[in-house]
Amino acid sequence: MAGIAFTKGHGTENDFVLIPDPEDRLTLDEELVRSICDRRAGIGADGVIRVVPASGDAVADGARWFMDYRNADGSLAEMCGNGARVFARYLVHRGWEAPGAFEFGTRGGVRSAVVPEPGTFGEVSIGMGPVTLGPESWTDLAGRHWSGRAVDVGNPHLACFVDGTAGDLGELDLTRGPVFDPAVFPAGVNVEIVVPAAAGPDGVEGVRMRVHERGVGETRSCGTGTVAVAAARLAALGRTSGTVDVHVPGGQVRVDLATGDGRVFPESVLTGPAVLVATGVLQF
Ligand SMILES: N[C@@H](CCC[C@H](N)C(=O)O)C(=O)O
Repeated sequence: MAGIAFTKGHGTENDFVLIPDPEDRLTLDEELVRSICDRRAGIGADGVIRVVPASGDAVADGARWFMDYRNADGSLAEMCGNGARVFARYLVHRGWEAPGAFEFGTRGGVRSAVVPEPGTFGEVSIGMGPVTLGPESWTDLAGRHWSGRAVDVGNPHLACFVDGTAGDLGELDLTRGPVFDPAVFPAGVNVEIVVPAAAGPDGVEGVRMRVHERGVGETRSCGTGTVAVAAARLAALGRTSGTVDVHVPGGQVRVDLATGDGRVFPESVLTGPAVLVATGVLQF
């Protein structure tokens, strides 16, 4: 395949190669995705997002575009929160959506975006849909055994809270993937290790996390992971709604969770930066 236009972007340093495909002509196989994401022999990214017109039920639900997201290893995922912000920013940058609020399709269902005017550096918000807390579970990661809470944000997460400092978190070796309970996570899992962080000047709850992503490895941020961690944190505090600032190695995002029943938060909003870095042409 030759001459495929792309844009590189990131959200809190979780980085993506966006491939516009407005006529829905391209087939992205696993090998091509892996080649694109290769940090030495390719462009380098945590994932690839094909930008393609929405179809079927998503159109009926108001979506004009579909986020065809793939992990760096070529696997499909239901949802990508940081990717969604970058995708939404890109649609406005191209003039394919007007600034403001719009809907778009994902494998996890239709999601909403609010994007500022092009050329501004304001943050992007994504309506991330419902968040459902699951059972307690465990993982073996970085040479330790961790307990955590399963959380479904459209994709699967295990949020593991520990007493520790940013320094303790920084010392973990996340180069190897987690061992986990396949009965709880039959399709694999994204694992977050979380420590407390100081509340912000506005009094908002803070946490700090690192993540090992399914299909990628350690990344500098995971948007769905930040939503999972915020939901698990509020639930552990006995709260049924609230706002959490989540610090990740690549920056900071804010998560707002609407009032639920203690197990399901019916709606969540992820707000953070979304940056378009470069455009070019793939020569694979
Ligand atoms: N980085 C993403 C999550 C991407 C998908 C994940 N690796 C999975 O397989 O579920 C995010 O920002 O949410």
